Amino acid sequence: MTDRPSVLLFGTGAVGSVYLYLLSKTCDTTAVCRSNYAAAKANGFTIHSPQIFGETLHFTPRVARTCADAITLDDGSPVKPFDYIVICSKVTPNTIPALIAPAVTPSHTVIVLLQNGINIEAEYTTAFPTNPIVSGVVYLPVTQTSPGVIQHGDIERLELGAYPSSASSAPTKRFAELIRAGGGTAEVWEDVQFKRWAKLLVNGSWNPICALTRSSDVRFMASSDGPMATDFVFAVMLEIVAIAKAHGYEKVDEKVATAQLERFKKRIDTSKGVGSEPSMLADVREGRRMEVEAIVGNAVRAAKGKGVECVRLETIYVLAKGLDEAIGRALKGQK
Ligand SMILES: NC(=O)C1=CN([C@@H]2O[C@H](COP(=O)(O)OP(=O)(O)OC[C@H]3O[C@@H](n4cnc5c(N)ncnc54)[C@H](OP(=O)(O)O)[C@@H]3O)[C@@H](O)[C@H]2O)C=CC1
Ligand SMILES: CC(C)(CO)C(=O)C(=O)O
Repeated sequence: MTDRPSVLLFGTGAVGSVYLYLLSKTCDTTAVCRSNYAAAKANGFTIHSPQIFGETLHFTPRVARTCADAITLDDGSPVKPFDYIVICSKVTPNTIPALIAPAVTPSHTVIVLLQNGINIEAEYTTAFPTNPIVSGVVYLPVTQTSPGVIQHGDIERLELGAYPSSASSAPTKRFAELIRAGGGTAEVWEDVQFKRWAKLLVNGSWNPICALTRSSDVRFMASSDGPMATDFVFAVMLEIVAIAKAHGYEKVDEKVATAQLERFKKRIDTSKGVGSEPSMLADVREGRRMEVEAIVGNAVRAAKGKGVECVRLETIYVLAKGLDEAIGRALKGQK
């Protein structure tokens, strides 16, 4: 046993591997893995981050199949209570609290959500009313190219805040320090939901559009004669602006949407036409379920709750939901 903070990472895929790598510099780390369990157990993780952290980075956390397995050492003795459980799986509503419960110590373990989407936190406060919840907004284009091997692109930014925003910010600040000590950036915000809406401008538009069209961002922009495809993405972003405003996030405005779109337009010049593939496109290509509800469905429901019209986003939701259901059937061997 050591005095280093102990961190359990649930969902050690593309995003999770990078954050666990940063945390491994100062913390005792355990990775909960599913399809990449054997590879991670045998070889640890390798991260290729030529533009940000370095070319070939290798680390070997303790590896477990489930949170229930993670609370016991190989000799059968119990681990010390986890100080942090960091959740980096895809958002699958109403499933994860039960899976992490064996590793959560009431009033102690800080639960950190590093996931996309909006309105994803409430189920954790319901399941763990005495545990601090930290909500995180992740800018980190990453893909797991083979089990335990992660390719990272051109940006790394983490925006953190307590959930609800009225809760103490002390656990968030301590977690941010650990990320910074590992070489990452971590900003602490009084109301991180503003940042979640700003990020949703990207994920609510690009992720399903790229997934539905099987196209990278740059390839989608190039797919129409003239700017029609890019203009469509921006129109979806503006619908999300209207929803955010209706919920009191006035600062999520057209200027923020323009800045988010510009980052993608810049890739037209720098990516040699290939572009970047959002995580939802990676899911479709691999035949995995998509985060339709957390990213698109919750936004549409937030619009309906305030009577905001969002015809494009609603269309995208219905189509992406249909595709996700088809993926679900295919996984069960059905048509
Ligand atoms: N990839 C990206 O560029 C970015 C992603 N995000 C967000 O970050 C979050 C994580 O995305 P990403 O890293 O791409 O996703 P990945 O699919 O790469 O990783 C998620 C991991 O969670 C594992 N997992 C899921 N359920 C379980 C379970 N029950 N037990 C154990 N392991 C489990 C998956 O295992 P298995 O392989 O078996 O499915 C997988 O290894 C999402 O919310 C995403 O939207 C945010 C910014 C950028
Ligand atoms: C668009 C991107 C890469 C931004 O970090 C992302 O959030 C995702 O792929 O889900």
